[in-house]
Amino acid sequence: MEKTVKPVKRIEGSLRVPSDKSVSHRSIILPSLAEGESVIKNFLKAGDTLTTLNVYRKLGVDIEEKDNVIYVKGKGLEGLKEPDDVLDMGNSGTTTRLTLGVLAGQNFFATLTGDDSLRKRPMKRVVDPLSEMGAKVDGRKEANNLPISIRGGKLKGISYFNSKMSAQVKSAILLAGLYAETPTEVVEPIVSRDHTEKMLNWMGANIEIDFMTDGYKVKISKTDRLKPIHINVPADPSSAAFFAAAASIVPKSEIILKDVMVNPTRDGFFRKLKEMGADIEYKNKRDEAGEIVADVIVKYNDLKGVKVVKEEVPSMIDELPLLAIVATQAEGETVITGAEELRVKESDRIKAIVENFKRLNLEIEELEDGMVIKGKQKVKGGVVDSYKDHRIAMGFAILGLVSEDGITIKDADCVYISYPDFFKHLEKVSK
Ligand SMILES: O=C(O)C1=C[C@@H](OP(=O)(O)O)[C@@H](O)[C@H](O)C1
Ligand SMILES: C=C(OP(=O)(O)O)C(=O)O
Repeated sequence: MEKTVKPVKRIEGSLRVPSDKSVSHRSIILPSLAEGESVIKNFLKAGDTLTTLNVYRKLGVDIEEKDNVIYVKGKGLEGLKEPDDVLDMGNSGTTTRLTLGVLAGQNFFATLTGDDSLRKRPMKRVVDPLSEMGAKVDGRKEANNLPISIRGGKLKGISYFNSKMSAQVKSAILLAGLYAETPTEVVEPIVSRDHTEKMLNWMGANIEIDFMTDGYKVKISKTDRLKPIHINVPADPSSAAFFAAAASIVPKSEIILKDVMVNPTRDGFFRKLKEMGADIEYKNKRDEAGEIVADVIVKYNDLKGVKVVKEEVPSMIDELPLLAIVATQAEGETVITGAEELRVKESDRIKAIVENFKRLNLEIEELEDGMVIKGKQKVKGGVVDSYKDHRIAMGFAILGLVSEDGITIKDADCVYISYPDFFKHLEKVSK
């Protein structure tokens, strides 16, 4: 499906964007290992999270939906069953890497595959530590690429330095650590999204979280049982970011984004936008089942270029392509560095931004680990490729709002991965 986004006069209104993708994945995976029934309200029904739900059904977990509430009847740490067939991980890196961590602890065999994009993404980052813990893993390209097969079993703990600051790697190791005979430790130079360890803590895992002066450490030890939980998933800051960006670059705009999770490991984009001069406010800040939630109010304001450095990347990793798009409308240059991880997402997101900018005659310099974007550029419009990557499709839709003739996005239906109603919501707030 192709989609064209035309210029608008302003962005105005109020939205509750879909629920958080990271928390939704974890609200199936962790309760599947609990003893008893967990209740999940506001679960995100989108491509990636429905993949997780189907995978855990294939692993023998009874997951039901009634009146928009998901009930996960946990099987206990040892209760999953060997799947009858290859598990399809679709487009989802999170499902794959976290599930490899879970399967490392199971005494059975499973094979995982995925779509064209997922089969290119690096898995050695989890295969290596899980193999060191004792899982038997093999796969394509020396076990770096799906299909990958795994036979779990008796594990020992490891001490792991998470140099890529990847929450998926941290989570995979912590999940395997629930089963290891000796303690497991993950140390990070900068804390990556912390939903897994927070949820494990609420569920009674044997876990210690330590904010050190020069980093962050999580220690997990063998756990006999996890308690079921009740979760109300807040709105996804990564989805809200598109509308915060839109209101920041279209003159006279004002938008209210309701119930957004503003966990400090996730709200880096809002903070960076503020540093650029955006008028952003968190109202009605509250604690909802352990997560900080707020209504985010964004009004149009003049923006200036900024720098993004490595230490800032984890809290805004999925929003960096969008930041590059916003930067075209700011006064002065924006320099993004330390973001080489963008090259191994659903697409090579640095290349996707650079090639699409060239198609639109916009100035950008490609760096190995980032981009340099010229400010105050006039966007005439044209046709871009989403590379079947949801974040790229939605990012260029936002740029279309400030173009002269509109931007047409190829393969725009990929927004289904995280935000099925994206174009409907965009229409609703476009005036
Ligand atoms: O743990 C998670 O839910 C995620 C972690 C991040 O990936 P990495 O762990 O590869 O940085 C992020 O890009 C992805 O969208 C979701
Ligand atoms: C990178 C993403 O997801 P995943 O790694 O789960 O495919 C994303 O949603 O931007």
